[in-house]
Amino acid sequence: MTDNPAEQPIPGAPGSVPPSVAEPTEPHEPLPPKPDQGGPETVSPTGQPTGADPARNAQSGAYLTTAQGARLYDTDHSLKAGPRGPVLLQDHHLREKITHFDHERIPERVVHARGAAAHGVFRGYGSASNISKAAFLGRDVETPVFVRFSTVLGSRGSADTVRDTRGFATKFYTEEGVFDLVGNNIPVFFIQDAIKFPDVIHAGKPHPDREIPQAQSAHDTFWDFVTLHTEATHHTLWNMSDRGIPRSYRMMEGFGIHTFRLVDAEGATTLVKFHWKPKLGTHSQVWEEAQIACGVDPDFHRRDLADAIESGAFPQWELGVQTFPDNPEQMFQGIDLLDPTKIVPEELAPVQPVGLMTLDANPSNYFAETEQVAFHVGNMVPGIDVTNDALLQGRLFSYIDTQITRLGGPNFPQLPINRTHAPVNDMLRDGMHQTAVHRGVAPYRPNSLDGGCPFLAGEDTRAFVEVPAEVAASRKVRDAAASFDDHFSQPRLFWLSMSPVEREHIIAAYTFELGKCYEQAVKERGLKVLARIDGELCARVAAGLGLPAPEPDGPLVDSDPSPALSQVGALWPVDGRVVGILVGKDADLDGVRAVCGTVRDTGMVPLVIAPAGGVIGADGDPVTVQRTYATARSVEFDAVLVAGAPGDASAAPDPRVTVLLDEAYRHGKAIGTWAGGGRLLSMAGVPLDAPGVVEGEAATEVLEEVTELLGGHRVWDRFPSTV
Ligand code: HEM
Repeated sequence: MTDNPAEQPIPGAPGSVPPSVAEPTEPHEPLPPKPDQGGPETVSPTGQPTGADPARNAQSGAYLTTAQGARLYDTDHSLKAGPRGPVLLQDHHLREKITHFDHERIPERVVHARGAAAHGVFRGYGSASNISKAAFLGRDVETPVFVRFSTVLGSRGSADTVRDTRGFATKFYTEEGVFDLVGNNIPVFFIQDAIKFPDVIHAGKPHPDREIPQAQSAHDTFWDFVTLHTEATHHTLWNMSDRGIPRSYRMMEGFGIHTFRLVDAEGATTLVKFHWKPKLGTHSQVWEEAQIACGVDPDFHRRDLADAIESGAFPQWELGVQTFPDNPEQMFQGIDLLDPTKIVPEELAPVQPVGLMTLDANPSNYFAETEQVAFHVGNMVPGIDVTNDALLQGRLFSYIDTQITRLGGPNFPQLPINRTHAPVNDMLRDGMHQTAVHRGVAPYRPNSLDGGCPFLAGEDTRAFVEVPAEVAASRKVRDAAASFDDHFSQPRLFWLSMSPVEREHIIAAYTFELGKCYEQAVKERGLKVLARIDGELCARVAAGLGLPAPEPDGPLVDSDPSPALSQVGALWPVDGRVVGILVGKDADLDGVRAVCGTVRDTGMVPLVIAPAGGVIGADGDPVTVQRTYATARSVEFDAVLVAGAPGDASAAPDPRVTVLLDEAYRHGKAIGTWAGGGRLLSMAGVPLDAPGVVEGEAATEVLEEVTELLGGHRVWDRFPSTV
C-alpha cells in the first residue's frame, strides 16, 4: 500500500470490494423548480410549448453550469493528467465551451451588415383608415415595433459615419401579422431592376483582390458602375449631398422608396409612397467631422441612439404617405410611379401623417435581436400590397433566400425577435433549428384528422388577399418602359432645390470621391454625368480634378425646385443635443453649474471637458468632469461653451483645446463664452465677431443664444459659398 492517492486501488476494480450506495430516503419527493432556474414553458410561434426556459437563457442563478444544467466547480482549468500533464479528451466542459465558441459567428448580412436597432411603439392616427384596412393604422392602435438602422457597404465592424446610404427597416408586430417596411434614408435607389443588384453591390464593395477600401464609395469600381449605369445618377447625387453623412440615426428621414398599393375595406386601392419624418429634423455632419468620427468613435451613431434612449430622450418619427390615384398607367403628373429612381416632390403630393413611432427601449442583446432580426419586403398585412416595380419584385425573392443561409435554415421566423405577435397556424414543419413542438398528424389541408380545415384566404375578410390587379397582355421582354430612360431630370431638380451651402458640400464631395479614383476614364465619365446635372457643378469638380469640363451631351431640363429637399433653413427641437463645456484652470464654476442645469432642463446633454478627470471645485458643490483634454474631440459636441479665462495669460493654450475649438468653428458649430474665455478663443484662431460666436457677461444668457443657434443645427453663414 502506498500513500500516493493516484496509486490507491480504484473502487470497483478487480479484487476490490464494490462500494454500496446510501439507503434511499422515503418518500421520494420531486424537487420544486428553483426560482431562477425554472419557470413556465414558453410557447412556440405555432402556439406549442417549446420547453425553452427564459430564465435559463438570462444568465442568472448562483451557479455556473454546462449547457445541460450540470453545475461546474471550475471553468479556468482544463482537466489534465496531473497539473503539468496533457489535457484529457474526456473534458466535456472544455469541449462544450470551446466548440460553442467556435460557432459563435454567423455570416454577416451580404449588404447592410453594420447596424444598430431599438424597440418602440407605433400609434396609428386613424387618418389612413379610409384608404387602408390595415388594423395597425387605425386610430390610437398601438403596435410594437423594432427598427434597425444600418449602412449599406461596410462590414459589420466598419465605422458608422462613412459616406453611404442608411438603411431604415421597421418591423411592425401587428395583430394581423408582421409588416416590414424595409426602407432607406434616401428616397430613390441606384437601379431600376433588381437583376442589377448584385452588380451595383459588387461595384460598391471593396475590390476583390485586396479587399480595400472598406465601407467607401470613393473608389474606381463604384464610380465605374454609376457612370456606366446613369440611372444611378440621382441616388449618387443624394449620397454626395449631406444626406450621405447623417448627424444621427435620430435625425434621418426614412423612405419606403417603391410605390405601394393600399387597399380599403371595400377593396378600393390607392398608390402610396411611405415617408418617415423625424421630429428632431433631418440633419447631417460635415464631411471632415464624419471622417474624424470614423477614427475617434467608429460607433458614433450606435452610441448616439443607445445613449439617447437610455437617457429618456426617445426619438420619434411621424409616418406619412403621399397618395396617388391607382390609374392603369401608374403615373402621377408625368412621373413614373414604378421607377424607383424617381421621387414625387412633396409640393406636388404632400406627405400626409398617418401615425407616430417612438423608440423607447434598447435591445438587451445585440446578437439575439439586432443581428438575428430578419426583415422582408414581402411581410405584408391585409390593406397593403405591392406594385409592379421591378426592383420591389426582385426584393420579394431575395430577402428570404439570403436569410435561409444567414440564419442557418428556414425556421428563423421562430427566433424571438422575428416572431409574429399574431397566432400562427401554418403547415411548415421540421428543418434546421426547429424549436416548435408541433402536435397532430396532418400538416396539410384540407384534412379530416386534425380539427378540420382553417379558413383559406378569400373566405376570411381579414385574410391577406392579393389585389386582383389587371396584368396587360404583352410579349415577354427583357426591357423597361421608355420613361425609365430619363436619368437626369430629377438629379437636376435635386440640385436646383439645394441651398448654396448644400451645393458647396456636393461639389466638395464629388471632387473628393472622383479624386480618389485612379482611372482617368472613370473621372472623365464622372464629369460627363455631372455636365448633365449642372454646368457649374461640373466645372467646379473638373477644376478640382485638374481636368477640362465637358459640354453636356444632352439637354438640361429645368423644373420647379422642391424646397422640401433642402435641410437648411428651418428651426428644430434641440432635444438630445450635446453641449461641451470647456473648463480650464480659472474657469467660472458657478457659471458651469448654472449652464449644466439649464442644458439638462432643456433636454440636452452637458459634458464638462477639463484637463484631467474626476471632480473640480471641491469647495462647495463639486462639478463632475465627463471628458478630459485627452478623451474629448469636437465631433461629439453640437455646441461648445468656454467657461471663463484659460488661466495663465501668457501661456499658449493646450494644443488639444486649440484643435477642439478650431474644428468646432470650422464645422459651423455654435460657440459661446463668458468671464474672459474670449481670450482663449482668440488664441485658438476663432474670431469673436464671426457668426455664431457668442461672447457675453452671464453664462446663462450665452447659453440661451447658443441654444437658439442649435435649433438651426449649424451656423450656416460660416461656410464659404460661391454657388
Ligand atoms: C429600394 C431598394 C432597397 C432598399 C430600400 C433596401 C433596403 C434594405 C435594408 C434597410 C436592409 C437591411 C435590413 C436590416 O436591417 O436587417 C437590406 C438588406 C438586404 N437587402 Fe435590400 N434594399 C433595397 C434593394 C434591394 C434589392 C434590389 C435586393 C436584391 C435583389 C436587396 C437585397 C438585400 C439583401 C440580400 C439584404 C440582407 C438581408 C438580410 O441578410 O437579412 N435589397 N435592404
